[in-house]
Amino acid sequence: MAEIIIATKNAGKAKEFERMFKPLGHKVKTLLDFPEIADVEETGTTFEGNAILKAEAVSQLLDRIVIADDSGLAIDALEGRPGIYSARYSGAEKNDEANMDKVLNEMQDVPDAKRQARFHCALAVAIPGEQTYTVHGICEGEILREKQGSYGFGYDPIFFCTAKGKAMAELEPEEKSQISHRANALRKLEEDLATLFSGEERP
Ligand SMILES: O=P(O)(O)OP(=O)(O)OP(=O)(O)OC[C@H]1O[C@@H](n2cnc3c(O)ncnc32)[C@H](O)[C@@H]1O
Ligand SMILES: [Mg+2]
Repeated sequence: MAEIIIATKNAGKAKEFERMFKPLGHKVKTLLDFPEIADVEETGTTFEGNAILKAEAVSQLLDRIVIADDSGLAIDALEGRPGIYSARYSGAEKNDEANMDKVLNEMQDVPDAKRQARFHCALAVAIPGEQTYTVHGICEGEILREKQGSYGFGYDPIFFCTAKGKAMAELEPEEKSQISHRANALRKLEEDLATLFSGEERP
């Protein structure tokens, strides 16, 4: 079973990656397993740019293939916000509840017909000595008027997932892992994974 390193400190993402990589025969390690690695500053202007920054920084430190995820919620009525600032929308402390409250507040007067939004996920693959590349996945939906459900993380309770007809936080982890922006991005990497990690088998 190959071991894949994902450059994230987000426990919600970490769990989702573990679940998605398991059937592909890969074990996941994240930065939660490497507490000595400092936060990488997300100074990029796009999801791709930030994913590349995170993947390359950690790949250089560990001299290993590293995948990073930069993701977020883009709301049409808010001109794409919170976008790349999703994690810190309400302040530096990355508080999911406060972030959702801020969005609900800003969306209070937006009519039902204009509440479209989508989650984005950019995955960057940094390979020592090779050019880093990215894939992108999205998941379409609408912003609810109140929080619903308790699964998932981040903005899941206020996001109505069009594909499933439910709040993202009402989906069992297994269901979210089939239709999420993260799953849609990962699907584009699947073919590469077998080749990428064939030389990295661990006992
Ligand atoms: O940078 P890392 O260490 O990976 O962790 P982070 O939480 O800072 O991650 P991002 O910079 O990519 O910001 C992503 C934010 O977007 C939101 N988000 C991303 N994917 C989500 C999902 O599947 N469900 C709900 N919210 C999500 C959530 O608020 C995340 O904190
Ligand atoms: Mg981040």
